[in-house]
Amino acid sequence: MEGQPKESGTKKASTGGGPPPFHTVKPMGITIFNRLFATVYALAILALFYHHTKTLLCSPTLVSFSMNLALSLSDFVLTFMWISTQTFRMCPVYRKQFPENVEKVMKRSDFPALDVFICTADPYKEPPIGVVNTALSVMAYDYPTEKISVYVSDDGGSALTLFSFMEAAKFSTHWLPFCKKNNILERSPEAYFESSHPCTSETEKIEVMYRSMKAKVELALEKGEVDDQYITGLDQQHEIFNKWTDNFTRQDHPPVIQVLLDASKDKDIAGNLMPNLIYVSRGKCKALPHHFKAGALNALLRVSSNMTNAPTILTLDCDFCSNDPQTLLRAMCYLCDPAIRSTLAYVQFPQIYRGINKNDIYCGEYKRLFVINTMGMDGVKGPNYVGTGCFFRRRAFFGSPSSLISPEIPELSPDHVVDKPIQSQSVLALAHQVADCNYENQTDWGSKIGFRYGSLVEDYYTGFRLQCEGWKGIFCSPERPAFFGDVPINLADALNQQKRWSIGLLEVGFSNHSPATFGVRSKGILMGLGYAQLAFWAIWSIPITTYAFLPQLALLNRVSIFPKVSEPWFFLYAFLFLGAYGQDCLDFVLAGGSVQRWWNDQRFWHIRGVTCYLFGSIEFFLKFLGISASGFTVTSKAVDAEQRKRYEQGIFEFGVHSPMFVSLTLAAIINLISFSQGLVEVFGGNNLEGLFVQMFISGFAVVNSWPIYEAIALRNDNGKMPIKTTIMATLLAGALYMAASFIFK
Ligand SMILES: O=c1ccn([C@@H]2O[C@H](COP(=O)(O)OP(=O)(O)O[C@H]3O[C@H](CO)[C@@H](O)[C@H](O)[C@H]3O)[C@@H](O)[C@H]2O)c(=O)[nH]1
Ligand SMILES: [Mn+2]
Repeated sequence: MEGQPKESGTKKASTGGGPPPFHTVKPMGITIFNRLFATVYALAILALFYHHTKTLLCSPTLVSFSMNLALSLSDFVLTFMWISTQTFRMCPVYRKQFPENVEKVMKRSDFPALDVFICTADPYKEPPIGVVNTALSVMAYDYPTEKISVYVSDDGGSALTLFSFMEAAKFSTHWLPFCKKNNILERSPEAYFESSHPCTSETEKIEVMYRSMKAKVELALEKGEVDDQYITGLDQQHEIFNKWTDNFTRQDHPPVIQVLLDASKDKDIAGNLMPNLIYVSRGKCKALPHHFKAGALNALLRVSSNMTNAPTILTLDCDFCSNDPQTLLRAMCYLCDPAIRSTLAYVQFPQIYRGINKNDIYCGEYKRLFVINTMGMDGVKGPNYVGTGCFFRRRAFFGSPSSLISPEIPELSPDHVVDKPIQSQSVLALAHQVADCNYENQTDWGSKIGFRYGSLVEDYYTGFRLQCEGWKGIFCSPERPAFFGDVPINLADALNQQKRWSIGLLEVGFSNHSPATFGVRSKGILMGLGYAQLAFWAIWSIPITTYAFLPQLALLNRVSIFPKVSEPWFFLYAFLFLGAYGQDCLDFVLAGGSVQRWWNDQRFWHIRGVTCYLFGSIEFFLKFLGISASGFTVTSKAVDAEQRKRYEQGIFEFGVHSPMFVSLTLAAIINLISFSQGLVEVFGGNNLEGLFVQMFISGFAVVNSWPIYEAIALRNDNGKMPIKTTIMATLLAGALYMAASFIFK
């Protein structure tokens, strides 16, 4: 089944007459500098802790002891984060692929088949026309079409999504030949018609077709139901809608599986075979956990094993469209390389987003998470899996490279040979059985087989567990982005997304499979620490919150907590701060970012520290103690025009009250008051030498908080700070102020 070149794909570009290479890898030049700097910085940290210990032991009062303790604890967290960051800096690598060589070495008929999994969960938050675009963009890959099968998982259990895909199936018979004939690069119709394209009668015709399909889909969504009049053309498929009985709810319904295109017989208008397109809404029942996206992906793993069982799987979120038809061949550069194949679990492409504003105010680019860290891990033992844009070997979901774990029924095994048509009675019956809600009861799914359960970040956790079993990953970041996704363009959405991630990551951090213990044991210290940094991401909130309040409250009471400018220890602080900031900026710029974006990135890091990281940690502990439970709240991809406009102008969007905005505003107010009071005293002639560091920290925070002051006092639009939030934050600031003056007296 899996085609293999006889001999190919050396790691380095081959010299002389050997077969042409599939890929090359090269270390980044910055590595040496990184290692030297790490040595110097480590010595500075040691000195800092010597200083902390001394000050702690010499604290004259309980108050100063507690303060020094809080600062030491914060710096301890920062140190842990710094140490774990070294994983990403020790040996980052660049890779290059040569997809053209795959075609030279392998026959097209030997190319391995691909199953694509696209997840969607809510037709209103994730408009079906977007999901349709995602599917069309990969159905049109430059690859033998009949070898591609697209499975759409609908966790929203919505007839509207099914209807949209019925329409998409018809449209695709025109779209695929159009793309291939004209060699188009943007194979998501929406992106294509938005970009500049030639205006021939053919393009116009297909655009009209696309627009009318889109209109039909949007009309159905608006009405909230699928009009009978639209389905009449689809007689043989009409019946499926009868599954939506009165008892059918999103949380409780039988599985719905419908083959919309069949690669063995459906043809496009030019007479070529189409890919398979299969709609799957797995069964759900209220009494059993469904494990969110991981559960959906496992249902697709089973349904697809039995229907097509392709050796390669691509996972995609519903808002990630292909931007390059060569991507699949590019992934094959690794997946078909016999030299690395046996232990290669996945090839991860970066998450890159469309529509980020000029200076990226919400740090939606995630440069560190999706590019810098990933390139770093790639040089060690492979990047983490980020949930979308990732090509897997199916085999990786069934035990370690050396020992296959067989699933309960042979049809689900990665080595099962499919010999029946996908629409045959027995195949469909089994598909329904394995997609039902109680199928996983008492099985290894989610623990030893498939995507792993137990964390809201199933991607991170699954990739981590696979690597612990001995599998490797590869990071593939071509110049032309392979996929484009959507990013939250609203502050509350961005923070809620990260709060969910924080909770999910802590779930792994505090589990039996924590990267800090289990991870270090099975993957070595570097990989273990790299994963641990992500897992304990949320504890950034400890130093950030401490530094956002403690020095300021002390300043207000004229209590000095840092060394004076004239003391040598001052230079240590200055070095630690400038060194960390400077290197961070360098990493960012080397990864292709602008200084402006870096500035916003560091601002957003502070914002996260007092909002989503803080609230995420709190929610995690409540969940840990069994007091409350948090689920997977899907990020909305539907966009309000007015909000988009403000986003494009680079204006922060508050608008609705949220506890996270209260803590953020509280920090902004406290910093403004303490900084202003400090300034008044400086101008009044008081000597504040001992308070310089505190003045600097609050001044820095004030500069960073500018958009918040604007939102409180200077704006009039719907995105300004809600008055309720401002009042609550002001009251809390007053209370904090009084408490501090009481303590410091
Ligand atoms: O019960 C659920 C919830 C979500 N999803 C799908 O999961 C995907 C990601 O959801 P989204 O709301 O977009 O979350 P994000 O935080 O933006 O996603 C990031 O974080 C997730 C959790 O770590 C990863 O799964 C994603 O791949 C990654 O892009 C979407 O396609 C959803 O349709 C489901 O299928 N079922
Ligand atoms: Mn998303």
